Amino acid sequence: MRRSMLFLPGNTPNIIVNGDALGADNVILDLEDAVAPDQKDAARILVRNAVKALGFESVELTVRINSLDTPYWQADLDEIVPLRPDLIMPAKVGGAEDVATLDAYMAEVEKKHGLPAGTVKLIPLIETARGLENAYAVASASPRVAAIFLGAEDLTADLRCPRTKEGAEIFYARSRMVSAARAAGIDVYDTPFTDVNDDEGIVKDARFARSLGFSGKAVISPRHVRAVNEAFSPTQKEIDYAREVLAAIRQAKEQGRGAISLYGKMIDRPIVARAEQTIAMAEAIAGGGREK
Ligand SMILES: CC(C)(COP(=O)(O)OP(=O)(O)OC[C@H]1O[C@@H](n2cnc3c(N)ncnc32)[C@H](O)[C@@H]1OP(=O)(O)O)[C@@H](O)C(=O)NCCC(=O)NCCSC(=O)C[C@@](O)(CC(=O)O)C(=O)O
Ligand SMILES: [Mg+2]
Repeated sequence: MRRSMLFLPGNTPNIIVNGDALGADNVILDLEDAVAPDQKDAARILVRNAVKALGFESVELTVRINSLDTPYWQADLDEIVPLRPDLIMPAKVGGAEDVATLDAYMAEVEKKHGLPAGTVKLIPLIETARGLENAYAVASASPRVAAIFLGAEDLTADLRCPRTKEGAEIFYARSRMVSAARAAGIDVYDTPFTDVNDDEGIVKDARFARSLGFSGKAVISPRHVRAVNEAFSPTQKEIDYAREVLAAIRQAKEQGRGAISLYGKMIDRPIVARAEQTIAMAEAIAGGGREK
């Protein structure tokens, strides 16, 4: 269950210390763009010590590392992979060859620390025009890739277009990311909504992202966590309807039928699959469970 992913800037001890108590399903300790260049080493040491001291047991833990075109990414992996975060989020991934470079380096660090190859999973951040064009290649480049993630601030800068709340400029990118991830059989996460004071805007943006098929969404403020969790949780109405679909199709199967109608709407295999996903999500939320 990874509805919301809360960014915690890696060089802010006061923010990191409460990070796992703010209701997000996943926290992202950031060593990249939230950290100024002259703070990279300090942030890496702080994040390493924070993960060792705090453990972050009650949430899923992601660490965002600097991109391959910086001098920092190997030091980031050397310090962080041995701590076994659930996910490493490499910034500005451009293609399958970037995933191969990261995969090989991570396997070396894992071996050095007696960890099986592939222990720490990847969630590549796609936030450049080249990365977007290669989205499926990135998503399917290695079993280590657990999901992909859209970064619209960098992407729109690269596309040379304005970033707007309505998001028309990233409609193609969002759709491309969802289809690439689902074709690769993995999850996909939406870019954060960046106006911390717009309580209506976050609800609208999160609901729209879910309607496109995203698995969840990043947030840059604890004030956005509840809205994103709610947007990515099935409503009671959806749960009740899913239960009716499953009951109706069970009855139809006993009568040897595959397609039926419920309240006049056709019900067949894909609708049943969606109902099963709804129930599974509702049970995961009720259980408070998280894949570790
Ligand atoms: C935006 C702002 C400065 C506003 O601060 P403000 O202080 O004005 O906010 P307030 O609402 O007044 O804070 C109320 C209380 O919450 C506390 N509080 C604030 N933020 C908190 C937080 N994140 N976690 C826990 N606690 C928090 C705060 O300390 C205060 O606590 P207290 O004083 O005790 O009341 C702040 O939120 C912030 O820094 N956010 C994280 C920014 C970040 O990580 N950016 C990088 C990731 S995106 C990116 O890189 C783009 C991307 O890569 C896409 C992608 O990758 O996704 C791409 O290319 O698209
Ligand atoms: Mg970015």
